[in-house]
Amino acid sequence: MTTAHTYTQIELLTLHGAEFRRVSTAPPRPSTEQEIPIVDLSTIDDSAAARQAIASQVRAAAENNGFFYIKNHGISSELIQRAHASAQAFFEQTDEQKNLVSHVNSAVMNGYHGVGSTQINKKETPDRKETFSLRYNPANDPTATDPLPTDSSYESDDFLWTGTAHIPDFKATNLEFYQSRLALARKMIRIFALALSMPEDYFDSVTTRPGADGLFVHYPGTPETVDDVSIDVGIGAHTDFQCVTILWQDMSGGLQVLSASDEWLDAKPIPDTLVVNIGDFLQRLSNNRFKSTVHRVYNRQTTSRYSMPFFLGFNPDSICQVVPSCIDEEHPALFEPISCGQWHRDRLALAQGKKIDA
Ligand SMILES: O=C(O)CCC(=O)C(=O)O
Ligand SMILES: [Fe+2]
Repeated sequence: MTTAHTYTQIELLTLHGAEFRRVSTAPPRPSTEQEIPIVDLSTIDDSAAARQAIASQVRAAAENNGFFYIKNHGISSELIQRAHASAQAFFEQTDEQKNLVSHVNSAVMNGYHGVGSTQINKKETPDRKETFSLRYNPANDPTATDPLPTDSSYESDDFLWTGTAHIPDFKATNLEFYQSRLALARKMIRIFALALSMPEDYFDSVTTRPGADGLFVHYPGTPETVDDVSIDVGIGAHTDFQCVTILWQDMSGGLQVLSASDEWLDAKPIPDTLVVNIGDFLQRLSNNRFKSTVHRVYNRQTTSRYSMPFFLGFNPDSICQVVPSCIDEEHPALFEPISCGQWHRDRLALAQGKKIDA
């Protein structure tokens, strides 16, 4: 039996104006293992051949729905539990306490954003979530080996730690978790280089001082009295800006992914896995071969949902261009070289409703 699909459209913000995507009106359905596969990273530190085998699975996922799970990723469940507990302890505070680390103290959006203060999709409701963000700071990256660019000025994140000093181990746990995710993200970008048929160190020089953001996110529960139609989005339909996102989600569910066949799929929580997806910048560098996939979150339960995304971009001062292996006579480069930092700043400003001079 075939089911007749009906479709609607969603509107997305891009630096070149609004973009429309066709979407099935069917409710989200569970994804199959082919649609959002699980990639086992247990051999990632072994031989080059083992990494090539991982890369070929990543390539298939990246060219299909742009989302996959990773297991045996090397971040201990004990550390993840401590980070989750830290996030909970932070969000359970009063608004006054949370605003001790308000993002208004920061020029680079470090710190706390309250519920409804962002609206990633301007055609949907404000996002019913609150976040704590930690941006890249060389002081938190002891493994970096290259000298800092002389003209770089990074904002201190001291205010984040003084404003949370009363939460036991908040700073130590946050930094330990950030560093372990940064290390994993650097390993994953090497896998992506292989998946693009390039040497595995191809992106190493542009990930020495990367735009790397570690977030804690809390989606408050939805009151039982709210009907399904008027429910606010947790985070509206969007694509991620940077290269690779690595996400931990709790067992609540609610993350939905727009498939290559224009249907909403549930990216259901799978214990001991992280979710990986591709952002717009990597799609651009891959000449649209790898998919930066639209996704959104609804928290339809009465209790809280927590997630912890990590966004990896390239060094802000690097100029990146379409990867040579993605260009041939039939596929000329679709995009000009661009500064990663400028790209990220423009996309963030656009999401905040500011006007961009293209
Ligand atoms: O909370 C989640 O599961 C996803 C969050 C997300 O898509 C984002 O912060 O970009
Ligand atoms: Fe996202």
